[in-house]
Amino acid sequence: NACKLMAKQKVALECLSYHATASAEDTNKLCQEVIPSAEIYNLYSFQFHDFDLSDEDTCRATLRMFLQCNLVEKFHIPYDVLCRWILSVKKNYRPVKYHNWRHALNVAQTMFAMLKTGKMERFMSDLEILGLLVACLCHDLDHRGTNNAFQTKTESPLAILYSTSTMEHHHFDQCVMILNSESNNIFQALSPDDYKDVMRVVETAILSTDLAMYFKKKSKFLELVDNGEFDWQSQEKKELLCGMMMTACDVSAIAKPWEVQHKVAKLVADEFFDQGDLEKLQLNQQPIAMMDREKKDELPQMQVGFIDMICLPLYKVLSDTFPWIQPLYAGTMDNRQRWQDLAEKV
Ligand SMILES: CCCOc1ccc(S(=O)(=O)N2CCN(C)CC2)cc1-c1nc(CC)cc(=O)[nH]1
Ligand SMILES: [Zn+2]
Repeated sequence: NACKLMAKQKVALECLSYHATASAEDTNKLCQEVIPSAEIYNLYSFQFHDFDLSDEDTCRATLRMFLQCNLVEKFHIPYDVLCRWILSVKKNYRPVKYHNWRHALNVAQTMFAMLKTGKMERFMSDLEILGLLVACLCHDLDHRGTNNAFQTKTESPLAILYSTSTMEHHHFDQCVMILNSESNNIFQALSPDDYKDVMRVVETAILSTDLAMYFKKKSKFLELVDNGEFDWQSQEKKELLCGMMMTACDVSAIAKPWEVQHKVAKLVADEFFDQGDLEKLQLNQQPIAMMDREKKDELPQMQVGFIDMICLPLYKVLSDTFPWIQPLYAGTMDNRQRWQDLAEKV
């Protein structure tokens, strides 16, 4: 309707007014650089963190993941287009405290480690691997540091455009915008059928990162596992598995070594508290405990709840079927104990 059209134009104008894609000089610079090995960047490890990486390193590490999966050869991706696309994706993340480019890189690296070290690539086609890596890198594009509830409450243009999974629809929109930008289409050499299929993988994967959808997905997945389902080749089952893998990657900071988890949790909390401040000031509303900095003492207990309600069940059901991703379950259990100890201290 007219309202949606206006909202769409408003969102589009916002992005047009600011050059959304990479510059020629940044692209040429990245194109010329030597790309260190996956081992140098520790990309095969479930303990990876980005704290010591410069922004240039993050782009090289991303290139390395595509090269390790032979995606450039398999899908005839022009190398300069891949460099430009990576830089454009990075440029379209805002400098918010948690949902920024570094988070996207970490999510993509966990997917890479699940596929390689976790040996899940054997259940995936090359097209699905390409789609999953692209989805991870794009899954939070243009995040404003506020959640879906906030879009609805403030009647933001995004909430007018998408009434459900508001931010996730916007993230996918941004992914399409970048692919449709001049010389940024890494899928340009794909056949029309492959193009349709990979875009379907990317869209389903990005939309599945809405945690509100997770509970529905999990019960369906449990049903399949309980029926000893192992041929993940049917379209519906494959989409379900990809969705579970996306959530597993999205929350994987919970499974990292304690120093990493503790640091990242502070970034998550700071972003939540900023939203809580906005709700108090802009909406004159009392934020939920998770976003209320006056209740920061409850944070350890909330993390235990997050682990018990979302993370452990997810990593348990995945590692029951795919045993090589068990380190994600073990890492989460270790951090549960750490958060529990802090919760008892307060
Ligand atoms: C660290 C600051 C507190 O962080 C949390 C507090 C509560 C819960 S919750 O599971 O109870 N739940 C989730 C669903 N919401 C709708 C209601 C609240 C989750 C987190 C949390 N989320 C993420 C993902 C962004 C990462 C992370 O480390 N912790
Ligand atoms: Zn995310």
